[in-house]
Amino acid sequence: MTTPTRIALVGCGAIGTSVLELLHGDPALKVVAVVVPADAIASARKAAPDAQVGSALPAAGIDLVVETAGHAAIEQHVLPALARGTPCVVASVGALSATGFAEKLEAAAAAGKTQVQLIAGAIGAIDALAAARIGGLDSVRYTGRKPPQAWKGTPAEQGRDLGALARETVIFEGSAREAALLYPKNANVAATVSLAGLGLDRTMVRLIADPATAENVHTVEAEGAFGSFELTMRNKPLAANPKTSALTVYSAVRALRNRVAALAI
Ligand SMILES: NC(=O)C1=CN([C@@H]2O[C@H](COP(=O)(O)OP(=O)(O)OC[C@H]3O[C@@H](n4cnc5c(N)ncnc54)[C@H](OP(=O)(O)O)[C@@H]3O)[C@@H](O)[C@H]2O)C=CC1
Ligand SMILES: O=C([O-])CC(=O)C(=O)O
Repeated sequence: MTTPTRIALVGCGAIGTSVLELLHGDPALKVVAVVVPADAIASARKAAPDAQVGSALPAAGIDLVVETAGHAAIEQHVLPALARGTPCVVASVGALSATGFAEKLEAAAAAGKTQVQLIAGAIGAIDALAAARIGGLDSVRYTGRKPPQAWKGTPAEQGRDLGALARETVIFEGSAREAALLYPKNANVAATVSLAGLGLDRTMVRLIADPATAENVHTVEAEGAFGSFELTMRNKPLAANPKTSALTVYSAVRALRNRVAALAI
């Protein structure tokens, strides 16, 4: 019997809990540790009764770190893990929008002779976009449309009552860098699209609160030497967090399975 890859899961909220459920009983991937803020340890123990639960990564016995926690967790847990030589899979891609942070992540991975993998998350066609970049891209536009409740607790609330919106409202227009910094829990996709394509400053982003939709709708329009494409994803949100699409969970699990599969797709 092969030994399973020992995973430390950082963050045990809507995505983390679902990842735990999907990996339960997997012979090749075992979550042996869960890292959460101190006040969330008791609930994480219930979600992962067989794992070591704490607010720091174990010093040894981890083959792979998976982040499903939020931007701050990358600085706190992912950077040191990379520097120690542990590969990391990251969901909070928007963290790379902070000036110099992508370089910091790369430097930590290089120092540890390992790799940090950014998941595609709630968006598709990242493979096509990253391939198209090699031939040269002329423009990439991303539009994120979510129900008003998904924008609660964000700058979208400034000067408007989200609950009273009668029609679709553009709450942000600007670069992917600004979007990811202003909406850290809602614009990771903007950062992912830009990192795969034209970069954080040249990728144009529109974010929309739309009372007529119950889905998280992501649209990418790209043009370049390859030709062009338009992609629209109509994602179902997770019941535990309306900001987050269920596809993000499946994308994380796919990334993990591909790391151990003999044939990866
Ligand atoms: N790439 C993509 O397409 C997407 C990426 N995301 C990213 O994934 C993140 C998680 O999403 P989701 O699960 O829905 O969010 P939740 O808020 O449901 O869960 C986040 C969990 O992480 C915990 N947490 C927060 N900070 C830390 C930390 N420093 N160390 C360890 N744990 C921490 C939280 O604990 P507590 O509640 O106690 O604070 C909470 O349990 C989002 O913040 C976003 O950055 C989300 C959607 C799409
Ligand atoms: O899950 C989604 O639909 C997208 C999301 O929150 C993000 O980009 O941060």
